[in-house]
Amino acid sequence: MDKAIKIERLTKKFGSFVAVNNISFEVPKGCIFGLLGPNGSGKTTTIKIICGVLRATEGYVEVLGKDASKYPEEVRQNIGYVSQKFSLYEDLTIEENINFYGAVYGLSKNEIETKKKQLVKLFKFEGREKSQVSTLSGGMKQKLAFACATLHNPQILILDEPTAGVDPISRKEYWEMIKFFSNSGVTVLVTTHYMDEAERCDVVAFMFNGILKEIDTPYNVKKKYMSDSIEDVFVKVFSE
Ligand SMILES: Nc1ncnc2c1ncn2[C@@H]1O[C@H](COP(=O)(O)OP(=O)(O)OP(=O)(O)O)[C@@H](O)[C@H]1O
Repeated sequence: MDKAIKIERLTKKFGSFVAVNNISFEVPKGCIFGLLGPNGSGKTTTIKIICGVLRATEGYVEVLGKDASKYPEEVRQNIGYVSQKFSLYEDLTIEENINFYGAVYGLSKNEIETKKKQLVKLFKFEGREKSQVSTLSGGMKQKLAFACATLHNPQILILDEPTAGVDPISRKEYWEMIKFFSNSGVTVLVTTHYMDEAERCDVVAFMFNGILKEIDTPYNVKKKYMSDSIEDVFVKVFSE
Protein backbone atom coordinates (compact mmCIF):
# COMPACT_ATOMS: atom_id res chain seq x y z
CA MET A 1 0.00 0.00 0.00
CA ASP A 2 1.52 3.28 -1.11
CA LYS A 3 1.08 6.06 1.42
CA ALA A 4 0.50 9.78 0.90
CA ILE A 5 0.93 10.72 4.58
CA LYS A 6 2.73 8.86 7.35
CA ILE A 7 2.48 9.97 10.97
CA GLU A 8 4.62 8.37 13.66
CA ARG A 9 4.29 8.94 17.40
CA LEU A 10 3.07 12.50 16.88
CA THR A 11 2.58 14.62 19.98
CA LYS A 12 1.64 18.28 20.25
CA LYS A 13 1.63 20.10 23.57
CA PHE A 14 0.42 23.64 24.22
CA GLY A 15 2.25 24.38 27.47
CA SER A 16 1.42 21.42 29.68
CA PHE A 17 -1.78 20.62 27.74
CA VAL A 18 -1.44 17.62 25.40
CA ALA A 19 -3.61 18.28 22.33
CA VAL A 20 -2.25 15.35 20.29
CA ASN A 21 -0.99 12.37 22.25
CA ASN A 22 1.47 10.00 20.57
CA ILE A 23 -0.60 9.11 17.50
CA SER A 24 0.54 7.05 14.51
CA PHE A 25 -1.32 6.38 11.27
CA GLU A 26 -0.94 6.32 7.50
CA VAL A 27 -3.13 7.78 4.78
CA PRO A 28 -3.03 5.56 1.67
CA LYS A 29 -2.53 7.32 -1.65
CA GLY A 30 -5.74 8.10 -3.55
CA CYS A 31 -8.10 7.33 -0.69
CA ILE A 32 -10.69 9.50 1.05
CA PHE A 33 -9.59 9.49 4.68
CA GLY A 34 -12.05 10.77 7.30
CA LEU A 35 -10.66 12.11 10.57
CA LEU A 36 -13.51 12.03 13.07
CA GLY A 37 -13.91 13.06 16.68
CA PRO A 38 -15.74 15.38 19.05
CA ASN A 39 -14.80 19.07 19.35
CA GLY A 40 -11.34 19.56 20.77
CA SER A 41 -10.08 16.04 20.06
CA GLY A 42 -6.98 17.23 18.18
CA LYS A 43 -8.02 16.90 14.52
CA THR A 44 -7.21 20.46 13.43
CA THR A 45 -3.95 20.44 15.40
CA THR A 46 -2.90 17.25 13.57
CA ILE A 47 -3.85 18.79 10.22
CA LYS A 48 -1.94 22.00 10.96
CA ILE A 49 1.19 19.96 11.71
CA ILE A 50 0.79 17.97 8.45
CA CYS A 51 0.49 21.26 6.53
CA GLY A 52 3.52 22.74 8.29
CA VAL A 53 1.47 25.49 9.96
CA LEU A 54 2.34 24.15 13.44
CA ARG A 55 5.49 22.42 14.71
CA ALA A 56 5.14 19.04 16.40
CA THR A 57 6.41 18.70 19.96
CA GLU A 58 7.50 15.13 19.22
CA GLY A 59 7.13 12.63 16.39
CA TYR A 60 7.51 12.42 12.66
CA VAL A 61 5.31 13.47 9.73
CA GLU A 62 6.06 12.39 6.18
CA VAL A 63 4.15 13.72 3.17
CA LEU A 64 4.67 11.95 -0.18
CA GLY A 65 7.91 10.50 1.13
CA LYS A 66 9.29 13.81 2.45
CA ASP A 67 9.92 14.74 6.07
CA ALA A 68 7.41 17.58 6.59
CA SER A 69 9.61 19.35 9.16
CA LYS A 70 12.62 19.41 6.80
CA TYR A 71 10.84 20.21 3.52
CA PRO A 72 7.84 22.38 4.51
CA GLU A 73 7.76 24.29 1.21
CA GLU A 74 7.74 21.15 -0.97
CA VAL A 75 5.10 19.63 1.27
CA ARG A 76 2.92 22.74 1.04
CA GLN A 77 3.19 22.73 -2.77
CA ASN A 78 1.66 19.27 -2.80
CA ILE A 79 -1.21 20.10 -0.45
CA GLY A 80 -4.43 21.97 -1.11
CA TYR A 81 -5.72 23.08 2.30
CA VAL A 82 -9.15 24.39 3.15
CA SER A 83 -9.19 25.48 6.77
CA GLN A 84 -12.26 25.83 8.98
CA LYS A 85 -12.05 29.59 8.55
CA PHE A 86 -11.15 29.80 4.90
CA SER A 87 -9.59 32.99 3.68
CA LEU A 88 -11.62 34.05 0.67
CA TYR A 89 -11.75 37.77 -0.04
CA GLU A 90 -15.36 38.78 0.53
CA ASP A 91 -15.01 42.04 -1.39
CA LEU A 92 -13.67 40.30 -4.49
CA THR A 93 -15.67 38.35 -7.07
CA ILE A 94 -15.41 34.60 -7.70
CA GLU A 95 -13.20 35.30 -10.69
CA GLU A 96 -10.97 37.74 -8.78
CA ASN A 97 -10.47 35.25 -5.94
CA ILE A 98 -9.39 32.58 -8.44
CA ASN A 99 -7.03 35.09 -10.10
CA PHE A 100 -5.61 36.06 -6.72
CA TYR A 101 -5.01 32.51 -5.47
CA GLY A 102 -3.67 31.46 -8.88
CA ALA A 103 -1.05 34.22 -8.60
CA VAL A 104 -0.26 33.25 -4.99
CA TYR A 105 0.39 29.68 -6.16
CA GLY A 106 2.71 31.01 -8.88
CA LEU A 107 0.55 30.15 -11.92
CA SER A 108 1.09 32.15 -15.12
CA LYS A 109 -1.76 34.29 -16.54
CA ASN A 110 -2.46 31.67 -19.18
CA GLU A 111 -2.47 28.87 -16.64
CA ILE A 112 -4.87 30.85 -14.45
CA GLU A 113 -7.22 31.47 -17.40
CA THR A 114 -7.23 27.77 -18.33
CA LYS A 115 -7.75 26.65 -14.73
CA LYS A 116 -10.47 29.24 -14.18
CA LYS A 117 -12.49 27.93 -17.14
CA GLN A 118 -12.15 24.35 -15.87
CA LEU A 119 -13.04 25.19 -12.28
CA VAL A 120 -15.99 27.47 -13.14
CA LYS A 121 -17.49 24.58 -15.14
CA LEU A 122 -16.61 21.84 -12.65
CA PHE A 123 -17.88 23.73 -9.60
CA LYS A 124 -20.92 25.10 -11.47
CA PHE A 125 -20.07 28.80 -11.09
CA GLU A 126 -21.22 29.64 -14.64
CA GLY A 127 -23.00 33.01 -14.70
CA ARG A 128 -21.76 33.84 -11.19
CA GLU A 129 -18.12 34.60 -12.05
CA LYS A 130 -18.62 38.32 -11.45
CA SER A 131 -20.57 37.92 -8.21
CA GLN A 132 -18.93 39.37 -5.12
CA VAL A 133 -18.15 36.63 -2.59
CA SER A 134 -20.06 38.47 0.16
CA THR A 135 -23.27 37.87 -1.84
CA LEU A 136 -22.75 34.08 -2.13
CA SER A 137 -24.46 31.42 -0.04
CA GLY A 138 -22.37 29.52 2.54
CA GLY A 139 -22.36 26.48 0.25
CA MET A 140 -21.05 28.50 -2.71
CA LYS A 141 -18.32 30.03 -0.56
CA GLN A 142 -17.21 26.60 0.61
CA LYS A 143 -17.12 25.37 -2.98
CA LEU A 144 -15.06 28.40 -4.03
CA ALA A 145 -12.57 27.80 -1.20
CA PHE A 146 -12.34 24.18 -2.40
CA ALA A 147 -11.83 25.28 -6.02
CA CYS A 148 -9.08 27.74 -5.03
CA ALA A 149 -7.29 24.99 -3.06
CA THR A 150 -7.03 22.89 -6.24
CA LEU A 151 -5.50 25.62 -8.45
CA HIS A 152 -1.93 24.34 -8.10
CA ASN A 153 -2.94 20.71 -8.87
CA PRO A 154 -2.04 19.37 -5.42
CA GLN A 155 -1.70 15.62 -4.94
CA ILE A 156 -3.29 15.87 -1.49
CA LEU A 157 -6.39 17.80 -0.44
CA ILE A 158 -6.89 18.53 3.25
CA LEU A 159 -10.36 19.75 4.05
CA ASP A 160 -11.06 20.75 7.66
CA GLU A 161 -14.82 20.65 8.31
CA PRO A 162 -15.51 21.95 4.80
CA THR A 163 -19.27 21.43 4.96
CA ALA A 164 -19.96 22.77 8.48
CA GLY A 165 -23.27 24.61 8.46
CA VAL A 166 -23.92 23.89 4.78
CA ASP A 167 -27.34 22.72 3.52
CA PRO A 168 -27.80 19.07 2.41
CA ILE A 169 -27.91 19.82 -1.33
CA SER A 170 -24.67 21.83 -1.20
CA ARG A 171 -23.08 19.09 0.94
CA LYS A 172 -24.05 16.50 -1.69
CA GLU A 173 -22.51 18.65 -4.44
CA TYR A 174 -19.41 19.17 -2.32
CA TRP A 175 -18.97 15.42 -1.92
CA GLU A 176 -19.41 14.90 -5.64
CA MET A 177 -16.38 17.21 -6.02
CA ILE A 178 -14.44 15.26 -3.39
CA LYS A 179 -15.23 12.03 -5.29
CA PHE A 180 -14.21 13.66 -8.58
CA PHE A 181 -10.76 14.58 -7.24
CA SER A 182 -10.38 11.23 -5.50
CA ASN A 183 -11.22 9.42 -8.75
CA SER A 184 -8.49 11.50 -10.43
CA GLY A 185 -5.97 10.03 -7.97
CA VAL A 186 -5.89 12.88 -5.44
CA THR A 187 -5.65 11.83 -1.77
CA VAL A 188 -8.29 13.51 0.40
CA LEU A 189 -8.06 13.96 4.16
CA VAL A 190 -11.31 15.39 5.48
CA THR A 191 -12.71 16.13 8.93
CA THR A 192 -16.44 16.19 9.47
CA HIS A 193 -19.07 15.99 12.18
CA TYR A 194 -21.61 14.64 9.65
CA MET A 195 -21.74 10.87 9.92
CA ASP A 196 -23.38 10.42 6.50
CA GLU A 197 -20.18 11.98 5.12
CA ALA A 198 -18.03 9.63 7.22
CA GLU A 199 -19.83 6.71 5.51
CA ARG A 200 -18.50 7.98 2.17
CA CYS A 201 -14.85 7.72 3.28
CA ASP A 202 -12.59 4.79 2.35
CA VAL A 203 -10.93 4.88 5.78
CA VAL A 204 -12.11 6.49 9.00
CA ALA A 205 -9.99 7.38 12.04
CA PHE A 206 -11.55 8.28 15.39
CA MET A 207 -9.69 10.73 17.66
CA PHE A 208 -10.58 11.59 21.23
CA ASN A 209 -8.64 13.76 23.69
CA GLY A 210 -5.62 13.68 21.40
CA ILE A 211 -5.61 9.87 21.19
CA LEU A 212 -6.33 7.78 18.11
CA LYS A 213 -9.05 5.37 19.21
CA GLU A 214 -9.83 3.45 16.02
CA ILE A 215 -8.81 3.39 12.37
CA ASP A 216 -10.22 1.16 9.63
CA THR A 217 -12.65 1.06 6.74
CA PRO A 218 -16.27 2.05 7.54
CA TYR A 219 -17.27 -1.56 6.83
CA ASN A 220 -14.74 -3.00 9.30
CA VAL A 221 -15.45 -0.55 12.14
CA LYS A 222 -19.18 -1.19 11.80
CA LYS A 223 -18.50 -4.92 11.95
CA LYS A 224 -16.24 -4.56 14.99
CA TYR A 225 -18.79 -2.48 16.93
CA MET A 226 -21.73 -4.53 15.62
CA SER A 227 -23.32 -1.36 14.28
CA ASP A 228 -25.20 -0.61 11.11
CA SER A 229 -24.05 3.01 10.91
CA ILE A 230 -20.90 5.06 11.54
CA GLU A 231 -23.04 7.30 13.74
CA ASP A 232 -23.65 4.35 16.05
CA VAL A 233 -19.92 3.43 15.98
CA PHE A 234 -19.09 7.07 16.85
CA VAL A 235 -21.34 6.95 19.92
CA LYS A 236 -19.89 3.58 21.01
CA VAL A 237 -16.24 4.61 20.47
CA PHE A 238 -16.63 7.83 22.42
CA SER A 239 -18.73 6.49 25.27
CA GLU A 240 -16.31 3.64 26.06
N1 LIG B 1 -2.85 27.43 20.00
C1 LIG B 1 -3.41 26.74 20.99
N2 LIG B 1 -3.10 26.98 22.28
C2 LIG B 1 -3.64 26.26 23.29
N3 LIG B 1 -4.53 25.27 23.10
C3 LIG B 1 -4.88 24.97 21.84
C4 LIG B 1 -4.35 25.69 20.72
N4 LIG B 1 -4.87 25.16 19.58
C5 LIG B 1 -5.70 24.17 19.97
N5 LIG B 1 -5.71 24.07 21.31
C6 LIG B 1 -6.47 23.11 22.11
O1 LIG B 1 -6.15 21.80 21.65
C7 LIG B 1 -7.31 20.96 21.68
C8 LIG B 1 -7.50 20.34 20.32
O2 LIG B 1 -7.95 21.35 19.44
P1 LIG B 1 -8.25 21.06 17.91
O3 LIG B 1 -8.65 22.36 17.28
O4 LIG B 1 -7.12 20.33 17.31
O5 LIG B 1 -9.50 20.09 18.01
P2 LIG B 1 -10.50 19.58 16.88
O6 LIG B 1 -10.62 18.11 17.06
O7 LIG B 1 -10.08 20.07 15.56
O8 LIG B 1 -11.87 20.25 17.31
P3 LIG B 1 -13.09 20.86 16.43
O9 LIG B 1 -13.89 19.69 15.95
O10 LIG B 1 -13.83 21.69 17.42
O11 LIG B 1 -12.49 21.66 15.33
C9 LIG B 1 -8.45 21.84 22.15
O12 LIG B 1 -8.65 21.62 23.53
C10 LIG B 1 -7.97 23.24 21.87
O13 LIG B 1 -8.54 24.16 22.78
